[in-house]
Amino acid sequence: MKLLILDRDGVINYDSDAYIKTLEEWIPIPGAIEAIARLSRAGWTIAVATNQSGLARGYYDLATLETMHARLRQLVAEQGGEVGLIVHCPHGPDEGCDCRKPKAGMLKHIASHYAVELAGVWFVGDSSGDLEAARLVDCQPVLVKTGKGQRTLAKPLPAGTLVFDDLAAVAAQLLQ
Ligand SMILES: O=P(O)(O)OC[C@@H](O)[C@H]1O[C@@H](OP(=O)(O)O)[C@@H](O)[C@@H](O)[C@@H]1O
Ligand SMILES: [Mg+2]
Ligand SMILES: [Zn+2]
Repeated sequence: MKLLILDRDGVINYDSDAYIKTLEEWIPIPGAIEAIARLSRAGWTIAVATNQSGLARGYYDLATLETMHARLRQLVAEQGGEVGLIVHCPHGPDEGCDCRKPKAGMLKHIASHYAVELAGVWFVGDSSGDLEAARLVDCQPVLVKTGKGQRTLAKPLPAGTLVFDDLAAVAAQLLQ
């Protein structure tokens, strides 16, 4: 199974230090929707693992989050593709959950959903926590320079991290 796991904010859509709190603030990064659709049409299963502590912080509710994910699914479907499982961590940083990145609970959830091993599966993120979560479960850590990627690049990266300009470049590499 060709499985690709994506972080959301800063990879699929623009991120904000003020969080993405409304559907109007959820704006796809140029090329990201097309990249997901191209990969999907080529037989890749695209899953998403996203921290959403804004829920615990009360910045937005689950219904609003779901409208963003419905929009993502709609935009990809309009290009003949499909988005697979989207997993989010609703907890705050102090709740000690097992799903918040840099922990790997969401990646494990995705693996069990599809009954696949995670070793070598590319996990594409923009933050250090994404890369750390990948390493914990032997995924291939992949950093994009969008979102917080440039800040992340300024710090030491986990060994073997692959770096791309954006999700479109990741897709181009995988579809070579
Ligand atoms: O990149 P993903 O995982 O899809 O989502 C990140 C968001 O949940 C938010 O995560 C927050 O981190 P804290 O949760 O406050 O540490 C901040 O980095 C926000 O800027 C960001 O929008
Ligand atoms: Mg992110
Ligand atoms: Zn959690």
